[in-house]
Amino acid sequence: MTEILRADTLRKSYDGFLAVDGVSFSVREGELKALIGPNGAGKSTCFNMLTGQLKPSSGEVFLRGARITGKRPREIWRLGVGRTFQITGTYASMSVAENVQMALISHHRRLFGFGARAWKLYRAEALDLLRSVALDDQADRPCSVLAYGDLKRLELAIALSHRPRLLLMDEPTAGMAPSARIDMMQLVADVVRDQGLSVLFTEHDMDVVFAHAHHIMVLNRGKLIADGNAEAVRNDPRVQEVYLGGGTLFKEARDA
Ligand SMILES: Nc1ncnc2c1ncn2[C@@H]1O[C@H](COP(=O)(O)OP(=O)(O)OP(=O)(O)O)[C@@H](O)[C@H]1O
Repeated sequence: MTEILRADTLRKSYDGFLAVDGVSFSVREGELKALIGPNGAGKSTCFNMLTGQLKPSSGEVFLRGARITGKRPREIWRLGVGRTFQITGTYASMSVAENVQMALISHHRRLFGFGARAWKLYRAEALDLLRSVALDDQADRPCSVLAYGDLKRLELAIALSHRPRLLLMDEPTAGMAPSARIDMMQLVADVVRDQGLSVLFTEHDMDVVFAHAHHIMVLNRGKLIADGNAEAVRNDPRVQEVYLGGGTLFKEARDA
């Protein structure tokens, strides 16, 4: 598989405190990869350096071989790197389809007025995207009445409307019931398979991670201590030591 993203010896220091300490890894095309680690391990700092929200203290980021270190978030987004956040950001007063249409209009950079015509734009494309996240049956409902899990699906559809080649997902299942979490991640895995994009995600629910990630990276105190498949990571003594206090984390984990 071809490499889409490469981080090379990334470091980030906050007033002398090294939050990310020489981290190198790559994400391949069509890969669903998890970045896990205890609170404060440096996951968000890493993500923020990949998407341009934070400038690395040193190190480089490459997208399809081209250096993107220090580029602005919007430039990196335009190059095909999308992101979803823990807190969903949708327009409550608009319908589900209109939310996706807004994103499509922004993606295609169309100027529009808030007349009736605007909502005809990209309706079919929006419905296709909603179908890909199994939300097309709710297309005309206002966002304000959606269940939380459906809002997360909508957020995924909105992120996909920008046609990312790499999507960074910040705890995609946060706030969901355990059964809904597995379903949500299955959906992400289906999208990765069907659309051939790459997803790098952070997640605290180890069942979700071990059930779906093709590869898993473990950060601890700013250092990458493991990067491999589920079995290799689960059996890694350094990983087990990090998660010792919460030993049940791995109890129900299973191979992807
Ligand atoms: N703006 C900042 N200024 C100073 N220290 C920071 C800043 N942002 C993060 N840190 C520190 O850097 C370390 C890594 O934080 P980061 O948020 O990247 O970890 P994380 O793995 O994403 O944690 P969590 O799982 O809790 O979200 C932590 O010790 C945190 O307190």
